[in-house]
Amino acid sequence: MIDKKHITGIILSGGKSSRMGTDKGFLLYDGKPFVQHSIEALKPLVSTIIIVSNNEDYDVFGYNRIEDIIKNAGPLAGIYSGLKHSLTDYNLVLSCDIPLVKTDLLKKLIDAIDGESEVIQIESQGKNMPLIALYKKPCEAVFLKLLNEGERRLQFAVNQCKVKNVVLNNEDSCFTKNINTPEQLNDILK
Ligand SMILES: Nc1nc2c(ncn2[C@@H]2O[C@H](COP(=O)(O)OP(=O)(O)OP(=O)(O)O)[C@@H](O)[C@H]2O)c(=O)[nH]1
Repeated sequence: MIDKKHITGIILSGGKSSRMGTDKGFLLYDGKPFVQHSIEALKPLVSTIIIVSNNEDYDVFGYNRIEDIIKNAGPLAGIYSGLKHSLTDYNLVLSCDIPLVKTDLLKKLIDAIDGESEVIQIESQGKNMPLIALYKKPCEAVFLKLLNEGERRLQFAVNQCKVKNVVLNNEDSCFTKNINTPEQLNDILK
């Protein structure tokens, strides 16, 4: 497996959280803020963690927080900002709203590195998950060009790169659960 000193963890904690009504990264699951679950899943695999958010409350976690270079442009712009600040060729990108995520799942992305793919994303129950994915640094230039053209769709941008999917079995799919609404939060707290 590639050495962790060559991998940066990038956590996206921006956006509006309009469906949840409150910043998702600070919601509690298993006694810890959601964003802490993303941090802990990444920690064993990366040399540094960057949190991309304009909310300075995230400074409490003690990691390098950077602001979006292009504001209010969604996760594609968040990833672009993270990649621009990254000093490594490989970058593990996670959203802050997947509190069941585990290190072993992310290891599968690293194991899939092949020297050719520019993006390696999880596919869970037939769904691409570009917010649980590994991005190579040169995607930064591709994404900036698209953002400057007004593009906002993350999956569209990913598809402009050489992309490979890591397909999860049904057992592992539960770890990718994305929590966007109060109902989805209640489901995992039951
Ligand atoms: N840095 C950054 N992260 C973002 C931005 N928009 C969304 N995200 C993050 O991307 C992930 C997926 O976000 P979404 O659920 O699609 O959007 P959201 O704005 O958080 O929530 P909704 O308003 O309910 O769609 C989450 O981790 C968000 O924190 C953004 O503009 N900048």
